[in-house]
Amino acid sequence: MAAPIPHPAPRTRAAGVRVEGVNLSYGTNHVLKDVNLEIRPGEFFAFLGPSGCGKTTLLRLIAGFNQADTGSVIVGGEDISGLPPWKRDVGMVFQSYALWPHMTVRRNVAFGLEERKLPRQEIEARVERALDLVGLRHLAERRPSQLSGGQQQRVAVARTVAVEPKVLLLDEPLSNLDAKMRVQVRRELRDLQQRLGITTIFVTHDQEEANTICDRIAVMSDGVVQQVGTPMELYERPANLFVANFLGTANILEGRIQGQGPDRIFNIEDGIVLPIPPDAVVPADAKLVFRPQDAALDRVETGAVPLPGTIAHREFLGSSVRYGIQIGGTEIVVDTPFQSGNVLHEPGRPITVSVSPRSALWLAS
Ligand SMILES: Nc1ncnc2c1ncn2[C@@H]1O[C@H](COP(=O)(O)OP(=O)(O)OP(=O)(O)O)[C@@H](O)[C@H]1O
Repeated sequence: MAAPIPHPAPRTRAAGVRVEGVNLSYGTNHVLKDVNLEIRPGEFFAFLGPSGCGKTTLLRLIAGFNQADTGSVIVGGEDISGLPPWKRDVGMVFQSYALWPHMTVRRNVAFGLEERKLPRQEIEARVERALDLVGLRHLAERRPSQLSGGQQQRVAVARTVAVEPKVLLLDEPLSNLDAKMRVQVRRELRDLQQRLGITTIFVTHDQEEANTICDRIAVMSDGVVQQVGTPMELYERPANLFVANFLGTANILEGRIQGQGPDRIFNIEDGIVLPIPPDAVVPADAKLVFRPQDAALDRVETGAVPLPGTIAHREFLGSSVRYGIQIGGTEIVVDTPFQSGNVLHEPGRPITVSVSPRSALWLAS
């Protein structure tokens, strides 16, 4: 159970963040390419993408540690692009936590407030409040080396929220924690963010982390924002192959579009052909994409045309069974729910795969 909070939660001034037309290069390396984003006041927002795609560079740009070649950062309606980090009212928690090793937890949390020359009573009240918020008051006299990774992370968060910034930036804050702690601390972070109502931007390369705690996500690749949406929107309606692949497992079938209007077909290989639903919007170089759980085996989904395949292999996953199925020259995966007593399909067996038009995505390369 969460510890009672004796002090009122800090007054928050949730502000929206707008990134407009940002380009940034390191020498000849064009790292951020025309980035435009609108993050709402009070939103928990993630920058998600593979290593090197520019997430940290974008976060540091909002914090004021990087300068853009073009474009602006606007917080709460104010263009802060020209301000140094300490004048931005934006708090950043670094991946390494960057705690002072020789100071106690209490002094670490107080440090930023002392730098701001706040009155002593105000500092004490804010430190107690921040320590209560992260449940660390009982460890206030310890030094960082006497804390677990998760506790250090909470000190880093307490130190940042104590200055009551308009926006909280978190750079892979869970990456130094073991798998079990990560799950616990990410819930704590979400809970804290909800209580504070503070606009928060979270950088991660871990889709599960982003999906479980964030309201919306910007998926990035190679310095470009590929898509912005809620976790479910991105999973169900990815804008392109990169997003489909990055969020969960996606089956991709290549083929050629032939015919016109209602007679359009998707020719996967000789003899393996699907009609394209008349209302489907299909780019010229489209591939057919579907999730492993969105296909039926040896059963025809409404409005679907079954594809002939052969079971290549099978994995028992407990609550489901994952089949690898060869369709022409492509291997796809299909997940079927497992219940005690189910008869499983054997490798080598011919089988039909049916994808309902509702679940089929036609995505450009
Ligand atoms: N200070 C710098 N000087 C030169 N190049 C840099 C600098 N910082 C980052 N880069 C380069 O910019 C690109 C984006 O780096 P960035 O750290 O923003 O990526 P990232 O998505 O946060 O990756 P990771 O998840 O590995 O931290 C990379 O190619 C990186 O090598």
